Formats: sequence, structure tokens, C-alpha cells
Amino acid sequence: MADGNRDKNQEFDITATAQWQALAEHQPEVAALHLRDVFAEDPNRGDELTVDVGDLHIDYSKQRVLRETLTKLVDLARAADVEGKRDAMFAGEHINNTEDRAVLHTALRLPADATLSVDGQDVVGDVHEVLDRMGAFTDALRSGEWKGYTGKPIETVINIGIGGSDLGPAMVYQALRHYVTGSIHCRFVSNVDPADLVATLDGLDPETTLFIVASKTFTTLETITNASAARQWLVKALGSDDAVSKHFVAVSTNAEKVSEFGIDTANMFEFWDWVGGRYSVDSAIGLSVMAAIGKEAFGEFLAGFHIVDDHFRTAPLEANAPVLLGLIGLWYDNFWNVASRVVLPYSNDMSRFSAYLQQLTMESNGKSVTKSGDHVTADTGEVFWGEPGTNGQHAFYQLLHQGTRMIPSDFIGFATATDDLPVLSASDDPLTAQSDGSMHDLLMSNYFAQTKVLAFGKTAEEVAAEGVEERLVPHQVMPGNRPSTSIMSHELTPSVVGQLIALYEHQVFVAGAIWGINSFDQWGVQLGKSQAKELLSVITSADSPAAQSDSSTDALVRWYRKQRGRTP
Ligand SMILES: O=P(O)(O)OC[C@H]1O[C@H](O)[C@H](O)[C@@H](O)[C@@H]1O
Repeated sequence: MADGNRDKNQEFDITATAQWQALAEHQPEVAALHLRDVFAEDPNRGDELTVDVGDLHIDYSKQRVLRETLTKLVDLARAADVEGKRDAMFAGEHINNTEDRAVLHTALRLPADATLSVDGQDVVGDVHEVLDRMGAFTDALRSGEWKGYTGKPIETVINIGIGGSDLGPAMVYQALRHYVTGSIHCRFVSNVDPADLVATLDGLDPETTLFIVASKTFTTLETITNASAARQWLVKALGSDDAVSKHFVAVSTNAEKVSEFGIDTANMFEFWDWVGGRYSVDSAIGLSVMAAIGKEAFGEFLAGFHIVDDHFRTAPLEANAPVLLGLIGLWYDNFWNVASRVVLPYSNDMSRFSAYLQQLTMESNGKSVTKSGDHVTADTGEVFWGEPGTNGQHAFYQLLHQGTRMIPSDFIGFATATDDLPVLSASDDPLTAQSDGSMHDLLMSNYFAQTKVLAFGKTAEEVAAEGVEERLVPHQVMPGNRPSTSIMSHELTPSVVGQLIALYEHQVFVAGAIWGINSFDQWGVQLGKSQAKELLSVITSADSPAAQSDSSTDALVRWYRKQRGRTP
């Protein structure tokens, strides 16, 4: 099937291939094995089923795969022409066929001396021109040279955006808490629930606050509504419309709408239609992050993505981290009927990483038709979720360990703490207590223990041998055989955050390429938006007909209008 000349947008049924069939036949053999036996038979897998990329050390040996499984999965990737599709993406071909667009987030992190021309346009030149403008602007903010309307320097930057225009910067800002240098701090507003804006503005001084209105389209209802309310808050406080130009900038692809909103396009930072919203944190959408950490650290962040891009583009599929992890995800999704993957960063600063990944992975691969418009013949789109360790351990790990469902997990952990404190016993005199180790070591001991227990569990014999009462033995058996990947790095640096994001971006690509779907459009979010617009006029008016197309929505709308005092 792999054919370099094949139209990359013309899909075929991957499930009809011999490679798919081989995996389907192989699955029962693997399913019959316990990871305890798999490790006993292949004792070196813990050292060998690993891959290093940049600063990431990835151990996938605790996955329910044999070496043979990986070979078969790579064969499937070749059958789906993952390499050809990958090269088409990097080259700027219009692989987003439903919107007729290139998909070039990888160009956002190319070094300035790289060359890439797409549709006759010097993409690298454009990217670096905007990066330079972002650098000059954030330098001015950070040095205090940029003054608010009343002459005071800016202290707080509020990013107003939603989806890809919020999740990336909010997640990265938190992850890089230790790299916030200077006096600029950021807050993020996304929800059209006014509680978000009101709570975020609470206690802020309009004279020292600057808003970044971040929206690719600049038509997103939530963002424009919040931005208008924020403008009113500012203008009311500062007494003049003229204050807007000193307190509002925009990040968008739509200059016309930006200027319609009243933001001077001189204060607009551009990106391009070939950057998907959920792939845009490394574009001007990251402006708030740059304001907080500075352009040099932002440059390191971009360089981190680029390390993984290069690896993804050049490493053989057998040793290619995003390819292997994407394939292992698909292995469970399609051959084990396992729908979800839990992501568990053992890093409090990465608390928002799972939320970020939810958009990246599920908006990309939650599709039911192939690029050719045919219904897919296998399930697509893993469900991603998660919480940071150790919080998750005290909430949902019970189900991971002893529930009837198998949920593969990705553990993420760091050798060096972003913060550390000594472990002291509560009874010690706080003034003289001796340290009994580091809290970071305690955190990481949990990481290792969890992956171990998930994989190997505890048998009834082992439980009984501890003298556990017979009737309680079945309750205390830990089945094990629950797969996980361990992703480790030395420290949570800007580069490492970039590397982690790119690692997941390309996993999404690999799975989407095999399924033959378009991972870069999101038609499924449109209908709800347009119906919300229609319903707004219905729920806010006492006169308009309450009857909608179904009795449930109709009754709910009537109930709501009554509560709001709008209809009898
Ligand atoms: O950046 P914007 O154009 O405001 O879009 C914000 C978000 O809204 C949409 O609903 C899309 O589903 C997302 O992919 C996008 O990130």
C-alpha cells in the first residue's frame, strides 16, 4: 500500500490490510500473558524497550507489547504510509484537505537560518519576523518602557482566549512558574461564564493591566464577549477610550476583525491559517508566556519542540518516540477495545497538562470519517484525561488498580525538583528537626511504586502470606498487568515543556495518519455554536416562540425563562 506517489488525502481502508489482520490475530496471544511473565521471559526489556529523545527518557517496557508486537505495529505504520504523510506535513502540503490548508506548526519552531517556502511564501522569514516583534514588545513590557494610559508600567497581563488560544499558554505559564522573571504576571480568562472574568479582574489595577485578546479567527463568541467586557472595565476606570491602545493587544490571523474590534493592527501579532488552534502555543498565541519568561526562555521553549520534530522526521520508525507511543495507543484503542489513556504528571506545575492534551488529542482525532469522506471502520480517538500525582492516587487510582477496565497510563516525572522541602516528622520541634529526606524524593518514590504495582500487582498467595484474613484476600489482590509508559526528564525547563508537547502532537499525527482521518479540522464543534446563537434570542425574549424542535429542549427553555421571569 505504501506508495510515495499516492495522493496523501485519498484514503483506503486500513483495517482491510494484512498488517491490520496480523495485529488482530496477535492480540489474543499477548492478552493471555501477564506482564510478570513477559518480564521473566524477556528480562532486558526494562533496559531495552526505551527510547531517548532530547532530554526525555521514555520507558515503554511496561506496556502490554512483545517485541514482535512492536514490529507488527511498525509494519502497520508503513502500510498506512505514515512516513510519506509525515513528510507531506513537514513540506507544507495541504494535508488539511477539508479546509485546503497546510499544517505547519513545525515551522513555528524552525531556527531562523532554516528555509521553507510554502505556496510561494517564505514561512521561516514570516515566523521570525513575528517572533522579533513579540520580543520587542515583551522587552518593552518587561523593562517598563511600555506604559499604560496613566504612565504606569504594566504588571499584569491577562490573556483572553479559549480552546487553543487559552489552554496552551495557561498550561505553559504554570509549568514554567520558575522561569517567570521580571515583574509581569499573567492571568487567563476563557469561559463565557462571567464568573471567570469577574474573578480574574478581582483586585487588579486597570492602570497596570494589559489584555491580550487571543483568537485565531477573532470571531469566537466567548473571547469577543469577554474582551468587550474587559474593555468596558478598563475604559470606565480610566475615563477614556484612548486608554484602549495602551492596554489591549491582539493575537490573530484576522486583521480585519481585530481592527473592527478597535485594536490598532500595529498592536496585533499575526499567525497563519496553517497553524491549528490546538497547535498554536508556539505561535504568537504564546505572547503571554513570552511576556512572563522573556524572549530568550521562549526561544528555548521553541528549540525544545524542534528537537522532537527533527527526531520525528528522521528517526527510523522502530526507534521513533512519537511513532512508538502513537502506535501503542492505537494498539489498545483498536485491538483491545480500550478507549482511554490517563496522563499523570508527577509535577504540580504540570497540573494543566492533561486538560491541554484533551484538546490536542480529542479535537484532533475525534473523527468518524476518513479524509476521503468514508465512514471509518475502526474506532478513532483515545479519550485523554488525568490529574497530577500524587493527587490522582487518592482519587481514581483505585479503579486503575482494581477496576475491571484496563486504562493505560503515561507517567511523567523529573529528576530535579522545581521546588523541594525537607521531610520532617510532625512531632519534631520545627526549630531543631533534622531532615529525613526530600519531599521530591517522596513524590518520585510514589511515581515508581505506582508504575510497578500497576504492572506487577500482588497475587492471592502473596497477600495470604502476609497473614491477611482469608475472606479479605480477594479484596486485597492486585491484579497488575496494567500497562504504563514512564516519561522521565532531568528538569521541567522551557525546552522540556516544548519537547513534551511535540511528543504528544506527533503521536496524535501518527494515529490520525493510520486511521486516515484529518487530524487538523474540527467541524464537530460548529453546530453547537450556531444553535447557541439561535437559542440566545429564544431564551432572552418573552415573546418569541419557546417551542424548539424537541420536547426536552423546549421544556428546559420554558423552565429557564420562567426562572428568569421572562414568560408566564
Ligand atoms: O482562536 P479562536 O479562533 O478564538 O478559536 C478558539 C477555539 O475555538 C473553536 O471552537 C475550536 O474548536 C478550537 O479549535 C479553537 O482553539
